[in-house]
Amino acid sequence: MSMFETITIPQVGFTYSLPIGLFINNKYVASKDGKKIDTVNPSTGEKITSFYAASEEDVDDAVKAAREAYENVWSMMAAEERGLLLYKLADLIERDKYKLAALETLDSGKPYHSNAVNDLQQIIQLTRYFAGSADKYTKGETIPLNHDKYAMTFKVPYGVVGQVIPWNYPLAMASWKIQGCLAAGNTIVIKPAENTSISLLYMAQLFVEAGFPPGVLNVVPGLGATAGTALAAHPDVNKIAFTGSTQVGQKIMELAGKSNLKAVTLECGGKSPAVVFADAALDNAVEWIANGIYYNSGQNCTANSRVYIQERVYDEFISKFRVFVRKMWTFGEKLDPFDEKCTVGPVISETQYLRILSYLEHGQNEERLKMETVGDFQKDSRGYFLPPLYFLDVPQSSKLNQEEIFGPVAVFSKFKDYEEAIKLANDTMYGLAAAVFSENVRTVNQFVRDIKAGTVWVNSSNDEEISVPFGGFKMSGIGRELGQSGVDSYAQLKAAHINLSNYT
Ligand SMILES: NC(=O)C1=CN([C@@H]2O[C@H](COP(=O)(O)OP(=O)(O)OC[C@H]3O[C@@H](n4cnc5c(N)ncnc54)[C@H](O)[C@@H]3O)[C@@H](O)[C@H]2O)C=CC1
Ligand code: BAL
Repeated sequence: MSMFETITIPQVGFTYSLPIGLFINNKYVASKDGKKIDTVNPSTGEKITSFYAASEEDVDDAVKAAREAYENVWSMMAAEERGLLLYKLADLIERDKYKLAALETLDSGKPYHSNAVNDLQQIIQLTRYFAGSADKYTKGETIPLNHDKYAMTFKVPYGVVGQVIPWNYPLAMASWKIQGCLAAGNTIVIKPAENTSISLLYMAQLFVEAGFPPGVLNVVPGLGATAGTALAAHPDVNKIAFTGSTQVGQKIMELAGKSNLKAVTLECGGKSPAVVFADAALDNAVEWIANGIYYNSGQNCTANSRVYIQERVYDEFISKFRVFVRKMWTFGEKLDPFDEKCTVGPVISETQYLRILSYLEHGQNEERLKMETVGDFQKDSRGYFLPPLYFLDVPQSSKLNQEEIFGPVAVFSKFKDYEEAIKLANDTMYGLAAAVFSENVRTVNQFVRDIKAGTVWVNSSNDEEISVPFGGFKMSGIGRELGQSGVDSYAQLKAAHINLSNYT
């Protein structure tokens, strides 16, 4: 039974021997019950291939492999050596950058030239960043207690870490978690999303080539309710990290608590505001905000999906926005995310496509809101293409201003003054990110202080930096990724009390 299937992507001329098995102990294996999942090309609706789906028993095998590797190999290795393996991995990802990016486009629909290649660039950069942290993050403190007694603190790995990944940035979200976690000295069992598993299965081979010992990284593709639940509930997993919907984040936390009180990092949903004051550089605001909602077809947890514009520049902003979006945000000429001109690819799946359409119908028919599109709906295509869209003059109470749509849909509303703007901006259950546009230093300074969000961009939006911590307030999550936090999140503090005196 072969664990590889040959596939070709004619648009880029790449042929792959694509692994379709679970990746455990550096080998691809079939699932115990033989069940498979089909994966579909979102730009055509056609099946690409099917891969084995992990059962609870398979997840248990993977956890055993990770435990064995942690106790006997990985935790014995010098931090510098772990760093060197990550540097090697970065070189291999760089070598295969275009092949990995093309696989990502095929399976997720993200535009190859304007998006997937960027994801790979970020992954290479963060792999080197975390490689460099491996032998630095461990530094602790010495705390003198009296002349013959002191204490020391150490940062130590958790042990075996479970990770559950979404489909909007399949390799990037996996890499945000894997690389920092390995640098911190843990071993991993990771579950990619069921609709975008093949790029991570393919990339797993690079870990073998780089020299990572068996069991250090294990990949268990499968359904959330089966493999994801098994991982979150596993009694021998010491930490679980998750990116995805708030609803599933809540379930993960419950399972973690009920099983073994494993540590939890959650990166969940968002409904991030962008606030445009009348004194903003409007052309810049328009460009950043369009990018912040239409990049990756709006499938970003930090997408600036709520846009509040000060009333005296509202009409001017909207007319500039319309012109700019028409120029920059397009399907291209072929309804193919490999087309060089494509900046708007399909959304991930039929489920998400229908979910977004239901919001559009609700906004227009139930709430009688005005919707505009830039470009046309593609009724003749079997792919899940949606043009850039926006709703005008949306009241704060609208479902469109409160719920995460996760599609290329902006929601525009007006405000009078700073007090109203900050009240509206903070008025959701989420607190992932926010953007503010103003030329007044006092306004932006006040906004940075008042906004309840883990990230705030001033005169920009959605411009992530891998050296800056990322994570949410309120129901957007718990914990931080990227930056030094991307390693620290995977370490716990140990304190040793050292008594050098001869008495008790
Ligand atoms: N924060 C983010 O980056 C993301 C947010 N979302 C939000 O979630 C909405 C729905 O998308 P879904 O694909 O349904 O997201 P989801 O939260 O169900 O999926 C994310 C990951 O969680 C896993 N999962 C699902 N149920 C699970 C369970 N019971 N236990 C453990 N793992 C489980 C999935 O298999 C996948 O790997 C989107 O419209 C969007 O609003 C979705 C993906 C990413
Ligand atoms: N831009 C990566 C974070 C996210 O959207 O999930």
